[in-house]
Amino acid sequence: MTEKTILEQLEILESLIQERRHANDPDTSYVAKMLNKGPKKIAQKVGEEATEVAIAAVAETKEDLENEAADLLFHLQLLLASKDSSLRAVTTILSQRMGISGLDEKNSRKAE
Ligand SMILES: N=c1c2ncn([C@@H]3O[C@H](COP(=O)(O)OP(=O)(O)OP(=O)(O)O)[C@@H](O)[C@H]3O)c2ncn1[C@@H]1O[C@H](COP(=O)(O)O)[C@@H](O)[C@H]1O
Repeated sequence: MTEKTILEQLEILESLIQERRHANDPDTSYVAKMLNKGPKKIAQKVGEEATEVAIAAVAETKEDLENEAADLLFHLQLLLASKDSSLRAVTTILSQRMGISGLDEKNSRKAE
């Protein structure tokens, strides 16, 4: 089996989340259960997962960090879906930022 690109893997997950949203039972699907709970609960989970990433980065192994980062990315995708958004919207913003130095952008805001 050929390894998927980062984008392919995230797109597969995004499609899966959309399928579960329309067709699955909250008793048998974690995705359906969380989407049923709504953005507030999912946002809380994203906050928790982000904290777990930060803790793993400073106090745990690289493998722990990668696992927590996977949880965070997954829950971020759930949060975007719960707000009728998607990673596509996020990558569009990232591509518009290409070539703009983060420091220049910050300084231009200070000048306003
Ligand atoms: N990638 C994931 C994925 N990553 C993490 N999780 C779940 O996210 C949940 C929350 O993580 P935690 O470590 O916080 O779990 P917890 O200890 O139960 O925490 P609490 O909920 O009790 O606070 C766990 O139940 C994990 O199993 C995921 N659940 C599903 N997916 C993907 O979504 C697909 C559909 O899942 P279902 O909707 O459940 O069929 C799966 O096939 C996977 O591809």
